[in-house]
Amino acid sequence: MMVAINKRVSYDIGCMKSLRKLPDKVALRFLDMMTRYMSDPSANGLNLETVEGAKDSSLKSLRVDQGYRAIAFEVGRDIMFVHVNEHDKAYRWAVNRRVKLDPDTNRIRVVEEIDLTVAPTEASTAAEPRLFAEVADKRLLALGVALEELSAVRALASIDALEAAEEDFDPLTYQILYGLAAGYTDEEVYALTGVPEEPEVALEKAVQDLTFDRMIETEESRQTIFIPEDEAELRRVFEEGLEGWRVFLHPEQRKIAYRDYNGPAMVRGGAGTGKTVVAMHRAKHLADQIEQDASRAGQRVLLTTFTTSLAQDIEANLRTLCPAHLDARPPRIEVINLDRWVSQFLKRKNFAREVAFFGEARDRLDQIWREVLDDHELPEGLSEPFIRAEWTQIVQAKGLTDQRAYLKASRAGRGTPLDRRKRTALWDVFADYRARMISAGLAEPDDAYREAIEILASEAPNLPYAAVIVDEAQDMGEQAFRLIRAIVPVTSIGDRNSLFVVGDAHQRIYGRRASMSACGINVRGRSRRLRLNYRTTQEIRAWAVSILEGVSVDDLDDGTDSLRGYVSLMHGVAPELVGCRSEAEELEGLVAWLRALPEDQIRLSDIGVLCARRSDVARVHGAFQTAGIKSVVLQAGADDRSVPGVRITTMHRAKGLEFFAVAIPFLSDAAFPPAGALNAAVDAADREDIMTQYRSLLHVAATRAKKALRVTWSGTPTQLIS
Ligand SMILES: Nc1ncnc2c1ncn2[C@@H]1O[C@H](COP(=O)(O)OP(=O)(O)OP(=O)(O)O)[C@@H](O)[C@H]1O
Repeated sequence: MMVAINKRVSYDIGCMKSLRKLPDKVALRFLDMMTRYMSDPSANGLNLETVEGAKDSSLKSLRVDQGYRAIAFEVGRDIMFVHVNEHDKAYRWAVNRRVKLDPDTNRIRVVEEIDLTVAPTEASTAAEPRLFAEVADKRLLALGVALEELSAVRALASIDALEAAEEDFDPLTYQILYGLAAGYTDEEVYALTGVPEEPEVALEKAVQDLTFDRMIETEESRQTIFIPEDEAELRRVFEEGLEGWRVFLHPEQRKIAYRDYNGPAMVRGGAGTGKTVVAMHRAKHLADQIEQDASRAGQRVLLTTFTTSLAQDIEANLRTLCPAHLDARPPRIEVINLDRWVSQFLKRKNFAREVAFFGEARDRLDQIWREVLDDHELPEGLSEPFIRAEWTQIVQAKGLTDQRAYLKASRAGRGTPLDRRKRTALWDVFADYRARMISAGLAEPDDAYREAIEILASEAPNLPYAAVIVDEAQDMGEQAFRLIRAIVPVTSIGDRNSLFVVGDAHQRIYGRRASMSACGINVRGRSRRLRLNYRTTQEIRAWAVSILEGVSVDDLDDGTDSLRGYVSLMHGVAPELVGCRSEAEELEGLVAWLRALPEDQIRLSDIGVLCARRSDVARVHGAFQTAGIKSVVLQAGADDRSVPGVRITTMHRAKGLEFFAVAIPFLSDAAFPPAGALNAAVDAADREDIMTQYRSLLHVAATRAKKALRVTWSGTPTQLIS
């Protein structure tokens, strides 16, 4: 039958996978047919034919070329491609497959119907152990395994057999089985799959929605089905193999990103759970809304981060997700780290002082501090580092500009108590420092933020921003949150979709902390948590989580967070933990480890060596040069993976990156946390904070590894891992 009218064409994940195994010529020919159909269906009709003997009469075949056929499911206004293969193989594949609407899991599934009268006999006669012998059918079905697949599930002997059969199972069934084989609880399996735990609820809703054209649009179906928006997207995804996070979101991710919120929303989740992915889709969704509404022309979404490198990565990724929003004039999405945004904004407003983010201006501030501290008699028992920390963590962080406010301020979290007399004396020091800083033409970042907030109080309505999306929120301080709120203030028409904040306090590594509600950002009832780690193997994830054991972590607001239900969908080898006799031996071992990694499977640029200090980075670099191993020391800025060489960088810089294999050397008790960091502690509470910060830093470093992690030390290991 020739399909000429404009049908909605979609692609099941199995179709995309099968295409990848075919010669490029065939895949391109298929893409060509599909894009031509999409651009002009009446001129480029699709000739779908019945598949003789297929159990599912809605399965059709399409001639791609002489030797290849595509299999599609056709119903109503929909055509969904499910498989492409050589002629005979395609037909064989199709004969026992069924496309079914599954109200229990709220999705469309492609399952192979196995003849139940044959398979159990085979299973029961086999002597070898069965992987799921202990799991009752009822439990498998409740979790979402398709009934048609039960006998195939029963026949599985080992986890290797399961992995080998991945493509024979419906993707959801595979995920469930994988989770069970990994020992996950039912709750964890539900987190993994996004299947609702309460099937009755799904059922009620589904009964009215039980048509293909509705069911295909559920967040659950969209986890495995790609519905291109336009020809350009179809081309981008197929030509560059860009599916993954751009197309197949976890149902939770899609639910969070593609909806409206009646106020600020927040997304938390452990490392690698796709928070940045969700932030990018959110930006796309909001920019789509702007594009579709002529009255909103000129509006834009600000997507902001703490570090410059993450902003650069996000911009590069958005270029592959929704390039038109970035290229529009003016752009509908702007990506920039918050410090830079503030600098540019203040420059336009002719702010006269230089903002000391780092470098020479910071040195001049240090010099001013030294002069001020020399000129004042300091209250007894308070050290110079303590006074500077008090300035940064209390006065500047909270934006206190007069003595009265400082005398009243809460100092929760600071260990050493200060009575009124001491506070009064300290304020003299602070006031003097501020005066000298101003007359030197300098400002600290917190001053710049405060200045910007003041200007925004009257100017915000003139700015083009319709919404702000914040990534890495755990590293933003109070002034940053106040600024973000000031960019999109609550207006007379409300606070809809204004703010979307993404972060994970387990990964806080810059010592800043703020409660969003204290800064006018109320996310109550609009806070979500992601739990499936897409990046790291289960083994590495578990080790990385163990570093944080016993640490209490906030939820970026006034509550606490946890990593409950945080799971991975990949297995691998356990992290290698290696004690050495000396650092020289550690370096030798590192070189040997690198040389032993399978060169044909791992590119050097996909290996990271992460160190606590810059001096260690230099040492590793030297050792690699001597050994003749090509390496690149990563500084600020994006990591261009087309440049070959093992990446060596600091743990701080590694945030936002990911590698196939990661090595973390120099984790001896004496070296980690570095003595310099601990010596700077002003009291016991501060020391505790520094220890927690280094735990988080190590957690961040470990969670950069996708498949392999090697941790080494010489002598006694750091107490953070023992
Ligand atoms: N739905 C998805 N499908 C495939 N891959 C995904 C999906 N979501 C996320 N990923 C991948 O998982 C990895 C981690 O995602 P992302 O960086 O967004 O996580 P994150 O929570 O921001 O991590 P971190 O907190 O460690 O920075 C990336 O490689 C991303 O492409």
